[in-house]
Amino acid sequence: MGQGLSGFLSYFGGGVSQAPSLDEDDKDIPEASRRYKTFRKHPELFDSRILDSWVAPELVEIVQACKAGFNCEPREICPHLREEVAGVYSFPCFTKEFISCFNEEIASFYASGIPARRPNSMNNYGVIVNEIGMRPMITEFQQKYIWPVAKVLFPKQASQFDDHHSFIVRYTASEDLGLDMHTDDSDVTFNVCLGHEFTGATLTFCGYMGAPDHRKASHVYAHEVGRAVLHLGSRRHGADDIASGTRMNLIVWSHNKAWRRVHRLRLSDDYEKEEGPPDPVCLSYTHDRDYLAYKKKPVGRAAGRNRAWCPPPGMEYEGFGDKDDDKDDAIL
Ligand SMILES: O=C(O)CCC(=O)C(=O)O
Ligand SMILES: [Fe+2]
Repeated sequence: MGQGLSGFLSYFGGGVSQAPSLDEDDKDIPEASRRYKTFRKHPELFDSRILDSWVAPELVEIVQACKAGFNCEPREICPHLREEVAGVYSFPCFTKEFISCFNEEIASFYASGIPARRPNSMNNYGVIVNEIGMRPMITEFQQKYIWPVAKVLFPKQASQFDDHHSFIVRYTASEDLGLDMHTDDSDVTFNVCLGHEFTGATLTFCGYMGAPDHRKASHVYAHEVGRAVLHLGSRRHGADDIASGTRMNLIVWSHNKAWRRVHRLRLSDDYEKEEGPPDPVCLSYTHDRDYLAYKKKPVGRAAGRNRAWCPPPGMEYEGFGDKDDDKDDAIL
């Protein structure tokens, strides 16, 4: 062992050696961005500026309070910042003006027919917005709005942000329904809902990667249009199936290169034994060795359990029993 988790903690990519770095996925492929230029509807989305009229006044207040030196007690920062559960925070983020501009732009990108790489292997309809030319605008938003807040809430992981991987996800009843449990290849994840109308499609949180309660349920967050949620990338989470309508979210994975160089969890030293059997809602079909001991194979899910690694050998809870991965007809 002794292998860093970077390869397989992310659901992104196919396996250890395929997990992309930001350098690969965003910067070196300007093709979609170059081709999309003539289709742009809102050129201001491709500038390195954030218009005041885009940002919810509540977020401006939160940022001011964070800069004024309040500590990480959300109540002391500002009433607009809500602690959903320890380590998961939400706040009003974008105005209707931004949302309608952004959504029109994404619709225009889809209509252009320009091929886009998908943000991850489990998402067939998202778009990496950095690749279509929005990186400068997102960088500005990250530095001016996400970072000051994240730095107060997650001082170590957000001591600096020097890169980001930014993308949209989209779910509808006839396309992708949701997203399997996973952790993000980010230090801090920002996730804002940009519409449209939908029911279901909540976001379920479990514990931190490698902690004894990694696969214990901790919170169900109901997305609201315009509201953002902020959490560490190492927090296990998954998007519950949408029941009706369409949900689209913009997600920014912020990276702190210095922090991750030193602190990335290593299987051999930092991982702790699980405290007990997982809560079924926290199970990941893609990543968990014992998934089929508790749940049936999800309907319509392509095979793809060859990366199942959790819990790592030696870290299993009492009573753990590996099930045959090929068996689809398990209990529950
Ligand atoms: O759909 C969501 O709200 C979360 C998606 C997500 O966790 C991801 O794309 O990493
Ligand atoms: Fe995620």
